[in-house]
This record gives sequence, C-alpha cells and structure tokens, in this order.
Amino acid sequence: MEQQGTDAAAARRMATLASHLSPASSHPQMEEASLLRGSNCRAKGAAPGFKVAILGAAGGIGQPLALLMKMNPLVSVLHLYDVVNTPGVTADISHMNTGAVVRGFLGQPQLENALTGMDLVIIPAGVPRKPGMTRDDLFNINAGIVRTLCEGIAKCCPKAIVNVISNPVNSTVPIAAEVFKKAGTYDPKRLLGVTTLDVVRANTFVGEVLGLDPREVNVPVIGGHAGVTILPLLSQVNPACSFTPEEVNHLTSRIQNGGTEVVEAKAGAGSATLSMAYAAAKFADACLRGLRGDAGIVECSYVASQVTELPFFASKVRLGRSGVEEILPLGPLNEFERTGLEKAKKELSASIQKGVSFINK
Ligand SMILES: NC(=O)c1ccc[n+]([C@@H]2O[C@H](COP(=O)([O-])OP(=O)(O)OC[C@H]3O[C@@H](n4cnc5c(N)ncnc54)[C@H](O)[C@@H]3O)[C@@H](O)[C@H]2O)c1
Ligand SMILES: O=C(O)C[C@H](O)C(=O)O
Repeated sequence: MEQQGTDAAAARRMATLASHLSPASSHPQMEEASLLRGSNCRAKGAAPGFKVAILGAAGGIGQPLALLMKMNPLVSVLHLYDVVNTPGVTADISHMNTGAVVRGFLGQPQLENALTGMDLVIIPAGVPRKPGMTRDDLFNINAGIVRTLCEGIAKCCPKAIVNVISNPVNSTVPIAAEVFKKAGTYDPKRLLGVTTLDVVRANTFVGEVLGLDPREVNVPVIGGHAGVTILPLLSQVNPACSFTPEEVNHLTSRIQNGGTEVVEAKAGAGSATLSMAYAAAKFADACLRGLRGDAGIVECSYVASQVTELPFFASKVRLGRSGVEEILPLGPLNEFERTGLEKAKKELSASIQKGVSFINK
C-alpha cells in the first residue's frame, strides 16, 4: 500500500510536470529539477541518434533492458513506458552519465506521448510464465496488451521498427501484424519478433559442449519461439564442427527448453529477464545499426516470411535502413533438422492462426 501510494503520488507529480513541459522537451528529469530549483539547467537537448521506446519498461526485462539501452551510444532519446513504476525507474536510469536522454511515461493516457517520434519500439510488456505453464498459456492476457500497444504504435509512430518480446511470440507477432493491417500502416519489414535469446542460449550451450568461447560460436536458430518450434541448426554452426547424435539430442533439447529451465529455477518468480534483456539489447542494437546504414548485419528473427509456406517464420534476416531487407535461405538441413522442421511448422501454423483470429474474430 505504501508503495502504491508513493507511485500514485509520483505519477501525479509527473503528470503535473508534464503539463508544464513542451512535448519536445528533452530532459524531464533535469527539467523536473530545474522547475523545482530555478532555471540553472544548461542542457541543450538530445544529441543526434535514434529515439527508442520500451513498453513494459518497469518489468523484469524492461528495467535491465532500459539500463542497457541507456548505455547504447546510438540511442539519443529513451522513452520508458509502463502501467506502473516508471517514475522511479526513469529517475534511477536518468542519473547514468551516458548520452541518451530518458523520459518516463506512466499509464495508458501517456502512451501516445511515449510513442510519438520513436524510431524503434521494444515491447516486453505482459505477464511471464510460472512453472507448469506453456508460453501459449499467456495468450489470454498478453494478446490484449500487445494489441493495445500496437494500436498506439500505428497511430503515433507508424514508421517505427517494432521488436516484439511479449509471449507467446509465435502469436503476438501475427497479432501485431493484423493490428497494423487494420490501421493501414503494416510494413512487414518493420515488425520483428525477438528470438535472439534462443541464439544466445544455443551459442552458450554449444560453446560449453565444444569447449569454445561462446562469443566465437554462431548457431542459427529457426522456426519460432516455443518448444519444438525452436529449431537450432547444429549442422550449420560457425565455426564448422561436428556433433555425436547424443550431443545433438542433448543440445537440441536444452536449447528448446532453455526458457523452461529458467522458469523452473525461478520457481514462480517469473522467467528469463537478465539474459533476455541482454538478448533484446543485442537485437535492438543490430536494428539500430541497420537503420544507420551499416552493411552486413544478419540476425535470426521471427518475421513475415516466404522461406516456408507459413506466413511467419524465424530465420536469418539481413537488417538495413528499412528494417528486414532480406530473408536469407535456410540452407541445407540434415534429416534430423528436416524432421524437426515439420514438427515446428505444425505447431507454428496453429499459433499464427490463433493470433490472426484474435484480431479478426
Ligand atoms: N521473446 C523472448 O525470448 C522472451 C524472453 C523472456 C520473456 N519473454 C516474455 O516477455 C514478457 C515480459 O516478461 P517479464 O519477465 O519482463 O515480465 P514482468 O511481469 O516482470 O514485466 C512485465 C511488465 O509489463 C508491464 N505491463 C503489463 N501490462 C502492460 C501494458 N498494458 N502496457 C505496458 N506495460 C504493461 C507490467 O507492469 C510489468 O512491468 C512476458 O510475456 C515473457 O513471457 C519473452
Ligand atoms: O520461457 C519463457 O516463458 C520466457 C522466454 O520465452 C524464454 O525463452 O526464456
């Protein structure tokens, strides 16, 4: 209760201050100070760079992700939106002496201000799993959250690149696409489901088995982001290597169940947050470098795709100024991977349909 009272008071204070600030104001934390202490602030506003919003910024992923994005030199403005606790998170992060200017936004009435002008929107809003749950068990709550946030994006920053983290990603990305289609703003190149954690885990686990530095390992992970839809291509690991059948079974199972391993270890206190924030920050950085025009940026992501007969599929994509500029072919699969692909497609197809029907019911 004490905490809620404090948050409510902080929200009121922020709302009052916001009503005094011009929409283009650049340093709310500093301007809050200058409003209180007089006009002794010489801040000139944000340096050149990209404007990034995190929706769900006060959560288990959102907070460390906010910290990592505040450290990213490509980010000039960082908007932190959530339905709770953003005043505190924003005040805290804003004290870091890095370049990005941080602004906090609390609750639905501030969603539009949070989104206006953004180049990249990252969505980790929604509930996480508890032991015994599948990611699909989150659908009933998270589908509506993602719909509302994407309606805001369609209205306020229709050209932004959107990174969807909220589970079940296999369905929330199709939900986002349908919302954007309805709004007339859909650009499949700009909507990306974040599956980087699967690659991060695969690189780590393969590095362990092979005795390699995980930073030197690159495992393509295709399909989607749940159970059997997570399909590591161990035949395409870079650097080239070979595995015994036992190693293939062990690694495939561990990569597919990496999320559950964390959910069980956290024993009811949520799912992966820290490794996920790392993965999301890595992926967001790749998207920003693409927007900047850097060449040769390739990441795995769950996107609208023609690489299989399914409308969405995770595979290697090349990122550029307009988002997904090329979807790379899957490459040669061995028999184990071909069998895995068929299983993955069956489950993915149902998850995609579920997401599409949620918007078009
Ligand atoms: N894609 C992936 O690889 C991956 C990895 C880990 C977790 N996840 C998913 O990310 C989501 C978030 O996980 P978490 O551990 O951060 O959960 P969390 O509960 O710690 O944080 C979620 C945050 O979302 C906020 N939120 C809820 N409704 C909102 C709304 N309408 N608008 C804005 N914010 C809202 C909550 O207030 C909370 O702060 C979950 O769905 C989880 O399954 C995905
Ligand atoms: O497993 C989860 O529920 C969270 C996330 O999708 C993960 O892979 O860690």
